[in-house]
Amino acid sequence: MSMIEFHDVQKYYGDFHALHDINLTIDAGETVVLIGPSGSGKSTLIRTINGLETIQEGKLIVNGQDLAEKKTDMNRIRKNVGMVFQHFNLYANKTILENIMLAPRMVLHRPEDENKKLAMDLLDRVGLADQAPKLPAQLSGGQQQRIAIARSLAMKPKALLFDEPTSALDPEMIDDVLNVMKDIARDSAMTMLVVTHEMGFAREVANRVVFMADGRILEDDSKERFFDGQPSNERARQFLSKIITH
Ligand SMILES: Nc1ncnc2c1ncn2[C@@H]1O[C@H](COP(=O)(O)OP(=O)(O)OP(=O)(O)O)[C@@H](O)[C@H]1O
Repeated sequence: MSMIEFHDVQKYYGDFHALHDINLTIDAGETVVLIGPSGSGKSTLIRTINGLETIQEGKLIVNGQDLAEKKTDMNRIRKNVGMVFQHFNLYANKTILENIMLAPRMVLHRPEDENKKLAMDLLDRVGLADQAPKLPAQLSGGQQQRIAIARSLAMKPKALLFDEPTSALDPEMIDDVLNVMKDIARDSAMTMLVVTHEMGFAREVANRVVFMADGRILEDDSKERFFDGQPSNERARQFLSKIITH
């Protein structure tokens, strides 16, 4: 069953054609890594999936709903499709526990005791149960990102989108975040689309690697073909050799 389907999608920022002829299907339970040079449209693509950016042409179907339809309920999409950003976006004046409990309480009306138990279980899962009463600023960037992931999971989404989740972190914190993401990727019920330059993550848990340049998808391969064979696209090959040697 597919979770996300792009059919001939075009996206413009004014006159600028940011996404060209995007065709991409991500099945439920798949982990797909999206790579490409700066400015290639990775963020734009991922942000169209939960409606943070609109598309101008083509069809985009998420969890069975056509995003172009007027009656499509974006809140329902966002309940099912969580997003983790580069800069965490935690509520600065709320405790870690409150950050995780807030959306399930407001949006899902989850009963308070059940909500707290799930939040504590998720804090435990990301290795930060002892941080529950603190404020975000008291945590390191890597810890804050693990909280942001726990917060997304608290909505029990079907899919999670990650937009360069480790690129704002100090190097020594990256592995802790990637380990949490790998743990989620191994859960076969979760669909993940991850924009990242972390090829170790891709090698370990991705099903597919998609390469973009200039707003187009130039390569869409199984992990095995991408890493062990050679991408057939010349620009994808060049890009891969650069990120792997650096
Ligand atoms: N709100 C906007 N208005 C106009 N142009 C935009 C807007 N957002 C992005 N762009 C342009 O669209 C193109 C794709 O940007 P996008 O952020 O999607 O690329 P990216 O591959 O995610 O890059 P990076 O790896 O640097 O984050 C870029 O040329 C960018 O300047």
